[in-house]
Amino acid sequence: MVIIAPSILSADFAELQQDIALAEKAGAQWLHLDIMDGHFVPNLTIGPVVVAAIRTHAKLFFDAHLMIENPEKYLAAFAEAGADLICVHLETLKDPVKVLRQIKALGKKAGLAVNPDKKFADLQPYLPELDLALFMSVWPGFAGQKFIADCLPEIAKCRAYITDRRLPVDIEIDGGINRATAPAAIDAGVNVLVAGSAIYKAADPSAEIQHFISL
Ligand SMILES: O=C(CO)[C@@H](O)[C@H](O)COP(=O)(O)O
Repeated sequence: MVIIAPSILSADFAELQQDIALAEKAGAQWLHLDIMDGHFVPNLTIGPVVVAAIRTHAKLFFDAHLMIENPEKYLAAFAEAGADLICVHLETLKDPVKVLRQIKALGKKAGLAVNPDKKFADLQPYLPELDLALFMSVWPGFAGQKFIADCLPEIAKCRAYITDRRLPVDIEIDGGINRATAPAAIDAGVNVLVAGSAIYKAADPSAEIQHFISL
């Protein structure tokens, strides 16, 4: 079954509690937290203070996507704030295994994200350390961008690899996911869909969440 992770980047930040409650009530299991530092990506969003504040209002599984440089400095803060999974970008890491093990040592699930120009082979050495592999289908930084399909063959390779070896790793896709693009992502082997503008900019966000859950 597909997991839908609404991305709060497209939510109304003045009504965050309400938009998160909407996702929970519509049946979403995860919430995708877009953490941006203005260095790794050209945008700034939220930090652990906001994550801790929304944690008190939501039971959803918190999927914290750290689009930040030096993520190792902030792992403990996001863990303490209530993230359930902490996903770091391969592009930001000198020693990925060390950082992934630090996340696990904090009692959290560990994810590794790759930008759209990366191949499955770039991520494959780290799969034994991972709970989640995140393939970006846009360049990280902003919601509402056009889906980049180049990641689909890489996702298919990843799905085949983890199925053959029975690795307990989720495959997530993030960027440009909507009613038109989600089926191809699922066909390629994705089981966690992140969607931002397709949900929160829709006339009926709950109906969009329920549509993704039904795929
Ligand atoms: O991390 C990011 C963008 O960097 C995403 O999570 C976007 O927020 C997804 O938004 P849509 O592409 O679905 O509108």
